[in-house]
Amino acid sequence: MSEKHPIIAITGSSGAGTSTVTRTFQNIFRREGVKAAIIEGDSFHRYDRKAMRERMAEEEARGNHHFSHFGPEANLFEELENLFRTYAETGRGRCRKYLHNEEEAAPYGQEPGTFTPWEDLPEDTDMLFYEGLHGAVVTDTVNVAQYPDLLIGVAPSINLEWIQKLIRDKTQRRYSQEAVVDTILRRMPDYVNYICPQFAVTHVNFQRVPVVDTSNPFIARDIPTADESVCVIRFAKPKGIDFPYLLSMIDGSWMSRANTIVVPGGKMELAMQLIFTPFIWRMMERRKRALGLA
Ligand SMILES: Nc1ncnc2c1ncn2[C@@H]1O[C@H](COP(=O)(O)OP(=O)(O)OP(=O)(O)O)[C@@H](O)[C@H]1O
Ligand SMILES: O=C(CO)[C@H](O)[C@H](O)COP(=O)(O)O
Repeated sequence: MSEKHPIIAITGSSGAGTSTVTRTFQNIFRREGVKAAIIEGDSFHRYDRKAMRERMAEEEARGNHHFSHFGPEANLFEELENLFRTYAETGRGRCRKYLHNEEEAAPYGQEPGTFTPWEDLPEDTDMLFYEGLHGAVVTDTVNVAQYPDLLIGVAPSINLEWIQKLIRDKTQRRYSQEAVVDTILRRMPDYVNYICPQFAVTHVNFQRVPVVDTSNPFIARDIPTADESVCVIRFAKPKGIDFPYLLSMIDGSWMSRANTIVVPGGKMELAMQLIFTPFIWRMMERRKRALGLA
């Protein structure tokens, strides 16, 4: 937590929609004149694609079929924790990018599946914005979750998440159906142990739920549309959340629990804007006061 150098973290599994949510935040930042350093969780993978395949093969040979990008061995959790701590204290830090495909790699003249060099974050940013797999991870040795001032979980119901991952990985990352299914299976123990627990320490969770049959996600040809889903939004601490305002502004929304509002799928982005814009105003006001600028 830092008044001078706040951190927002969006955490969710692969294919959950964290990059999509980031675009909503970029719109809020642009509109509110906030300069955010945006970082991607995949930058904190420990291995590039080639090295990861080698490590997986070594582990397979030892009988471990579950060495995965979701777990601590394949990621730099200490470095991520260190970035959050350093940014909270100084507003500085270092980051890099993981280049998933030709399109992402081309501007850097690098191969897909490689990292760009570590670089300093831009100077004079108002906040750090993380999107990725491990923004709220806590292990025996690392506590990333202690630093973000706002921690948001993106956790669609699992069938929907798998449909999104399958379709995205096949169309944009050129993986085969079998390769994606294999990845989902390999990651399952780390999913349970390192991804799911994060949603118990986030401040707000967004869970999109399809209202069409997704019982076999492995044969779905399309991602359920906005009209074919609802979004369950749950606040860990509902004190201070103006639910009557949200209910009046979001057509078709309702409360399903005292801390939970449900909105039509197509209203998820509007809900995020209505909920998070005031958070960002408050963060900016606190930052200005702490820096003696207000
Ligand atoms: N609210 C939504 N409605 C419809 N489709 C969505 C929604 N959110 C995400 N998707 C789709 O799901 C797929 C995965 O989304 P996205 O790339 O944002 O996931 P991610 O969590 O960033 O994944 P990764 O961490 O693996 O990069 C994309 O094809 C995206 O268009
Ligand atoms: O989406 C992911 C994690 O969020 C990817 O699976 C991960 O970044 C590894 O990518 P690749 O298998 O393409 O090297």
